[in-house]
Amino acid sequence: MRHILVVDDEARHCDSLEDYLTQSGHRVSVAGSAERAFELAEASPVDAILLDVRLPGMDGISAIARLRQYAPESPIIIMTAFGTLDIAVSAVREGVFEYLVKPFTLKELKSVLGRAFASDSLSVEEGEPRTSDPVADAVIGRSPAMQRIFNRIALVAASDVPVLLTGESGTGKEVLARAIHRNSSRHNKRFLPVFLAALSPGLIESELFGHARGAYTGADQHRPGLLEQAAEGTVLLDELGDIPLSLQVKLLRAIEQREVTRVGEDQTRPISVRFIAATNKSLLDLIAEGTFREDLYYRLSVYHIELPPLRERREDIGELAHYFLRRVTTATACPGFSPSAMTELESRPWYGNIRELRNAIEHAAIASRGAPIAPEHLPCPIASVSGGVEANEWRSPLNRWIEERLHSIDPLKDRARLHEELLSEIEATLIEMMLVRCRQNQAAASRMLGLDPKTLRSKLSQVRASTS
Ligand SMILES: Nc1ncnc2c1ncn2[C@@H]1O[C@H](COP(=O)(O)OP(=O)(O)OP(=O)(O)O)[C@@H](O)[C@H]1O
Repeated sequence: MRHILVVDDEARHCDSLEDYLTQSGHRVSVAGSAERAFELAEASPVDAILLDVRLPGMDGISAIARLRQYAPESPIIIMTAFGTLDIAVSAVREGVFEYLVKPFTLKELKSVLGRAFASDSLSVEEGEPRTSDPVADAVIGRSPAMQRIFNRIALVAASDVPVLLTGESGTGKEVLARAIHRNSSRHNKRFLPVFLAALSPGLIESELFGHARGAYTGADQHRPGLLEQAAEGTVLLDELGDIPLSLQVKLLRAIEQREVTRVGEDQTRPISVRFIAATNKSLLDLIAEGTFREDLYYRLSVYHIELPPLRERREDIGELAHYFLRRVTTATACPGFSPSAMTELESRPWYGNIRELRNAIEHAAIASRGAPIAPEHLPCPIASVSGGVEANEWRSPLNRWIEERLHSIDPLKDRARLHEELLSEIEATLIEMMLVRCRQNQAAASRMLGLDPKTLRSKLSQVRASTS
């Protein structure tokens, strides 16, 4: 049994946490404010603290330092509805163990506590990313998906680990790379984005690694490459999928050995940069095609963050739209959006993601001439570039599902059943949706599904048993 202190001013939330934790065999103390939490933590040692950020009086983040005085070894788990990158950063700076985004499921809580207590009186079922660093100007994202990404960025920023950012064009990979840099120990050094796709294939080696005088025609003086020029800063290798195969070994060496050899020289030179790579291509596909090295992929994907397309985080559209509109209008002249324009914004597919949204708002602000933005002020949506929307839409959430599951599995301890798990998740959705379409008529649904009615009934009872 552990003593868990829950600090939250929402009585209903506290009640359900208390019920659950008590049923799991723990002793629970509840405080509605930071001040009350200090009294409880002083009165009796606590083993873990679940701490809300928004509290009456002192806020959760400010309370951490004092709670630490009473419970220096106890894991503190932050719970918040609208975590910003700043909160994630502060939480990690204060040594917070983990960061739970409200609303979270009891399963997630169980998993976090399982990790916090290391031993498994609560047994670990699912892995959640840890929290860590950044501060940002405006990295907007209230959606649960972005909240999880903030946590992951916060966690990795402080370290020197390479980060791989993937996601469709315009999803914010560069914005996040800058946020990682801003919140790293290298923040007062350079952030150097290198657009690999824009460098001419003949010059890319010399651009990245530098050259000696006379290394090739036109190289009339010694020149350090971008990796040396970044001097203790962060290099963003943008469009990593476009780096020629012939340079990939050299890049791998630069990352692993932290040294470069200029073109036309034998001597190695030390570098001290943090690498972040970004791409909207599937590196796994490129590996399969033989145009990307597997070893480089594994080196760079130690910490992989996949950004979901905007159409999978529609909760962020409203805030982003207001943010972009405020940027192009003055606070007093900001016309806002008509309800129908906002509905339109929230329902578009946004194949160009946040970049397309920003452009659309800038266009609409001019077209509306100071009046509230209406649907007719918006430009036409851009078409999907792939022409294979359906395949793409499957791919990206599936990739994330796989990443998240892999994250949570300990290959030495757990018996993974990813194939079975995925199929049962998909099957449950398919069956539920078909029943809705067929107005719960099982005979009709079994015909549509091509399943024997008896098989459907048995699958249905399995689905219902697993979700109850
Ligand atoms: N979370 C965010 N909050 C506010 N603005 C954002 C956010 N994400 C992206 N943007 C804005 O959207 C635009 C595109 O972002 P960014 O250039 O980072 O995308 P990208 O994924 O790197 O695109 P590409 O793959 O085409 O290089 C930029 O104007 C950026 O400022």
